[in-house]
Amino acid sequence: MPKTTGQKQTTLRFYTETIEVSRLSAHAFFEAGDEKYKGQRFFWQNKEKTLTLVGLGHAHTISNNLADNRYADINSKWKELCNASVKEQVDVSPILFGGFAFDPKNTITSEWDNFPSAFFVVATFQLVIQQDRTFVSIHYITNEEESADIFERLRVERDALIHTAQVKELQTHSKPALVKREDRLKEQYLHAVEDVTKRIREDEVNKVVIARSLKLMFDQDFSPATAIYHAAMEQPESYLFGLENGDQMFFGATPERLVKVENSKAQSAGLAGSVKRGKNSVEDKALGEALLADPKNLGEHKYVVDMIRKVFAQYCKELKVPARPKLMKIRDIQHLYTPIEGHLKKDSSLFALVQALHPTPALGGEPRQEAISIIRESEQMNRGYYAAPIGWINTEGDGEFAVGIRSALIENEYAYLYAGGGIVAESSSMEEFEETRVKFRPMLRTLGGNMND
Ligand SMILES: C=C(O[C@@H]1C=C(C(=O)O)C=C[C@H]1O)C(=O)O
Ligand SMILES: [Mg+2]
Repeated sequence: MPKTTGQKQTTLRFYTETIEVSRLSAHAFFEAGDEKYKGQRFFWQNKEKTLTLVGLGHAHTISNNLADNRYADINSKWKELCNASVKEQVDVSPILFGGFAFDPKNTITSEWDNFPSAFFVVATFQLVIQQDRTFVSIHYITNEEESADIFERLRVERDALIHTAQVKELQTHSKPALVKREDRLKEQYLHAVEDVTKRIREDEVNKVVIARSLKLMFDQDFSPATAIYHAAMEQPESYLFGLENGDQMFFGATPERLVKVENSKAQSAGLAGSVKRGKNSVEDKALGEALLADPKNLGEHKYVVDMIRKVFAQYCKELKVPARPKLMKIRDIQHLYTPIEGHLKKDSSLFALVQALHPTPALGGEPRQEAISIIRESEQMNRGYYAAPIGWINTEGDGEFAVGIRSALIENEYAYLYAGGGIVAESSSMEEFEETRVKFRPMLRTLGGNMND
């Protein structure tokens, strides 16, 4: 894409080079970036563990603070960058990784102030582990003439990072000790749930998801590599993600897919309705069966499936939507789950689906706009990237976004955790509070928070 800056005629160019390496721990590769790339890394692993991505350094960032046009803006800038690609033999597609704020119109000052409404990066060094093969790519994006020197320097650095990762592979990760825990705006939360329940009973809206937050303080800085490592150990059945932004990292172990696109096949899922796991298999089964038949939880779930079905009907053909939900059982909790799939229509795309789907009534509510306004006014906090799309897209337009729940923002010796639940007419504030306690567990266990509460 030719561009004019000042008097100088410059052209954006996107150079890539990929090598295959024998085997490398993704966690160790992330940690190898501690010295030089802290604050500029990402981590992703899908639920099935068939794809792992790590990015070190920013070859390029694409971000915006738009409220209305943020998805299309990222999409068009990514396409522009893809068009600037100087293709040699591209065996691994460059990846754009990032996320969106839950509600760009929320203006409450918070721990999220440095996160733009949309924030995406192309890594300088990109690790991809797929089908038991491990690739490391160098990305070099410039307006200047290609510099063989710079590329050679990047190769030397890549080899050093790989070496450091091999050395670090068996390193243990001890956690700092928790020294303080604060339930933020707890009264506000309980009041919001009661108020929203009343408004739903009065037919103002059908469903609204209300969330709350915890703040933890540790005796030392919590290292991002340690946090991701422990999340992986504690939550093997979930997506794992981490997105650094300076001194902060948003990370989590979420079970919820927003949307995946692969060769025009689009997949989403309704995930809403929750109960804890049982203490033994008999109790666990009984809880699961009760959940499958519980009108309150089936109601929460149905709003989500109906909305995703509607979006898919618009953007896809050949829809597959099961008639009733199944159970998704993860370590601390069981959910009602309905997978939904379709075939993308010609003019639709991953970002178009992300935009149309976010937030589903699993995180926002029904109707959407009313629910978002109620969330903004009654939670009185800023969700930041919690409950919002986080994921990746490649140069072919394939990619996947998860919903950033069961998540935390860590910043030096602090961690901010978030959890919420779908409020419907049958909700009670104490039961919803309990549900959020269960949903905090994955991150509390990962970070070493007090589990007795
Ligand atoms: C909002 C959260 O979870 C969502 C709400 C659920 C519910 O209310 O039953 C279940 C799964 C998620 O879609 C969260 O984990 O913070
Ligand atoms: Mg619920």
